[in-house]
Amino acid sequence: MARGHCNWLLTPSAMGEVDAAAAASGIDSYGLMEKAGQAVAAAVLRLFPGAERFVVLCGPGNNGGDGYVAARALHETGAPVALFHFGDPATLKGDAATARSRCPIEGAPLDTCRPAPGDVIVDAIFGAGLARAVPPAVADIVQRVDEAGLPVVAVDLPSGIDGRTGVVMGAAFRARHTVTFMTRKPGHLLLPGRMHCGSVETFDIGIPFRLVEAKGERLFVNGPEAWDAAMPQTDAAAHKFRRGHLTVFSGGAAATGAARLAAAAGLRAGAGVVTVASPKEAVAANAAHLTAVMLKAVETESDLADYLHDERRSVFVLGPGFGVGAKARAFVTALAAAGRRLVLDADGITAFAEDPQALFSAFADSVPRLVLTPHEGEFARLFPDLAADPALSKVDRARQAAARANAAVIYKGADSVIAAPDGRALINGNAPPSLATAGSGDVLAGIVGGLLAQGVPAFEAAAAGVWLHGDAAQRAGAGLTAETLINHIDRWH
Ligand SMILES: NC(=O)C1=CN([C@@H]2O[C@H](COP(=O)(O)OP(=O)(O)OC[C@H]3O[C@@H](n4cnc5c(N)ncnc54)[C@H](OP(=O)(O)O)[C@@H]3O)[C@@H](O)[C@H]2O)[C@@H](O)CC1
Ligand SMILES: [K+]
Repeated sequence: MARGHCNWLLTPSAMGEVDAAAAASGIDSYGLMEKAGQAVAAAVLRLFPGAERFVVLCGPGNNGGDGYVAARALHETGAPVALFHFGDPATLKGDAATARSRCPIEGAPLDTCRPAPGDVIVDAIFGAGLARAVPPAVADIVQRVDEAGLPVVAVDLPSGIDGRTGVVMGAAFRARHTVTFMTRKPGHLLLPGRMHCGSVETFDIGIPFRLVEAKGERLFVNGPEAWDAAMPQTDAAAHKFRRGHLTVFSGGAAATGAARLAAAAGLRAGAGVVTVASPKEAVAANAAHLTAVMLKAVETESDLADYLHDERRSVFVLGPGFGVGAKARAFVTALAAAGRRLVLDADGITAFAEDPQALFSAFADSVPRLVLTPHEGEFARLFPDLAADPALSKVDRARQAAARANAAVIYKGADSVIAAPDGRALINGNAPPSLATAGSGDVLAGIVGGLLAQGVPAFEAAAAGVWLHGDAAQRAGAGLTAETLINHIDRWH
């Protein structure tokens, strides 16, 4: 992974360890708080130069400490500042107590705060240390600020958002802008947290990067840094079979469109040859619509065995429109036994709902050669215990699923998480809402298959596939359909 902070993600507890390591290495911790608070004040002034009053809400920990620094910095510019505290400020400790002692503004209890038009709210109640649902006094001010429609700038995280999971703990501010420090946290990207953050600014308060790196959790924002090195290189002379052969299984005569979308996407993503393998009854329907994509009748297990005699047929997509049942299970088992690489999507995933272990066992033996692409409902069918465990974040779930299945897992959603069996994980952030359209998942499965066909390892193919899918959607614009989406898929090199 590339150096630099911008794609790193740390959970709040890891950030706390970084903080402690910085202090242990001799860095003045109050100096860090001072920089954090100053950065917040600068952002507030930049974004809201016309504010009539800045209302700074300070909590009982270091997030509140940042708030006292910001309040002082705003006050020093001559701006009107009001300060309200949650809890007894006399009990503040350490750096937060220092920050308060240097702040000339007399605060008042939070429940006396009456937001008014023209106010800009600086939310420094809870950040990384939020440990449970917010108390009623905080839920109450969240509601009043929301009702008044006032802009909020959040310090580190909007109070009420769990930085590890992105979950709303009872109630949470909806910020216009969030200033966080050193790295973003998973809660800035995972839903619903992302919806509460507004724009997110990551400010470097001066902790050396080696300390961040030392506490890194192999969790990043999905982007080219994570997979660029594994992508196929352009080679104008490459024979088409050297760019790999992707096969997409079609459903029956009434369900052929999904496979064709996946096949077309695989071709756009750079596979050298793409074949739709179709039941006999659907050959005519497929033939009527395919040009660059080849077509082959593969109906029975024996047909599949014949088809697999050609070793170049190495990568498969099974699921889109395929139907749920014994045939899906038998085909998957045969592909696994033949050492093939597989993107298992949609119906292909649901086919194993009764016996997920059969799927996991079939691919347990080797370097990961299975990519699973479940959305929320499909994930719960394969991993019901993980889906039901409220203590797990979406990242935790995807990681544990990947390890159990020995697969790269794309846990889909507006905040797709991609995980590898070895614990690497990425949160995707480039998917526009327009991607939630019919056939979009088929296109993703095809892109990933197209990358696998070119020899990209499972995790990198999954991650690059998700990113290229989002990138294509951005270029396709708001009115995209699955077909126009395909036309915007770019080969990476
Ligand atoms: N990382 C860095 O490098 C730097 C980090 N900095 C800043 O530090 C922040 C983290 O500070 P933090 O650890 O003190 O946690 P914070 O969010 O202030 O909350 C803890 C307090 O809230 C309380 N509390 C929690 N939940 C509650 C609830 N539901 N209801 C009621 N109370 C609740 C909790 O009480 P307790 O759970 O102990 O009873 C405790 O008193 C971080 O977000 C960033 O802004 C910067 O200064 C620069 C350097
Ligand atoms: K906050």
